[in-house]
Amino acid sequence: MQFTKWHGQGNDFVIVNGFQEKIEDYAQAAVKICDRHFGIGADGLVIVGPSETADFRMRIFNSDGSEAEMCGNVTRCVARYVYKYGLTDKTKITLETLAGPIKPELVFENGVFRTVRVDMGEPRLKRAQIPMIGEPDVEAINVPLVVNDRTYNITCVSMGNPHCVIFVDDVEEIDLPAIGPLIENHPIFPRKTNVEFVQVLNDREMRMRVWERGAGITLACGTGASATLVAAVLNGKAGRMATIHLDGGDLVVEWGNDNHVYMSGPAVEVFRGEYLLSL
Ligand SMILES: N[C@@H](CCC[C@H](N)C(=O)O)C(=O)O
Repeated sequence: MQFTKWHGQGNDFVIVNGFQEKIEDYAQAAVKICDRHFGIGADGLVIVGPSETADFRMRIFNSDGSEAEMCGNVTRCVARYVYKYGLTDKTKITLETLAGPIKPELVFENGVFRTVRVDMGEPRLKRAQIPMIGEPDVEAINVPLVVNDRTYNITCVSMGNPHCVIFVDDVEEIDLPAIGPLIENHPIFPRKTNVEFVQVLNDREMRMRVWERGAGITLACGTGASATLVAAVLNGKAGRMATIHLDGGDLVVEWGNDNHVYMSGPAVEVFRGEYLLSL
């Protein structure tokens, strides 16, 4: 199977051309391919294929084999991938995802690629949309969640996939490998959740660390950064545009007056190769 390896601020993916390659069981393939010792190594497997409603259909499988509705960093990488490999000549495309249509745009300056700006769509705030147990039409903004006798004030946002954002004074002090999976798998989240711990530096800058559903700690998360900005605005902690500092680098997020979230950042190809599917 031919593949290319990409990352967005260190959140890394194996991208496969679904027009050409046939994989029988995506979930099983994701677990094997993403393994950092026995596979290629990645946070996720991405299949780019035909769509009846958009330019391409994008499917994302986490390293544990679960399928995610959306992924911000993948969206940027796929926009560059389809352009670079001649699958389209459009610099602005629509991608069909389980979270609905997502629109990334390649931004050039004097003919040189600069960044990818993604229209991430509208944030979803109601508990039924996250999804989260409780009153379906009620939002979860700064509400208490008890985990192991400790109370965390959480704000939940869906960017097509679920996020639980927790503002703390010092994000580096958080024992993410210990607390991340407990919140990810908390019974209040029937489809589990991604978990972001966030320290507000000023009204235009935040430091975020993420525990991803189905992947554990990753160096960056585009939907997580988007959810973080929305949560910060809802809690009166930041303006509608901010730079989010992640372990792997920065992403810039804006919550527009049209209620859409716009996320910008790099997309980098690392290598291409051939994977022996039968292994
Ligand atoms: N890293 C991604 C999100 C990937 C999916 C996530 N683990 C989930 O299961 O929802 C991003 O950049 O958004």
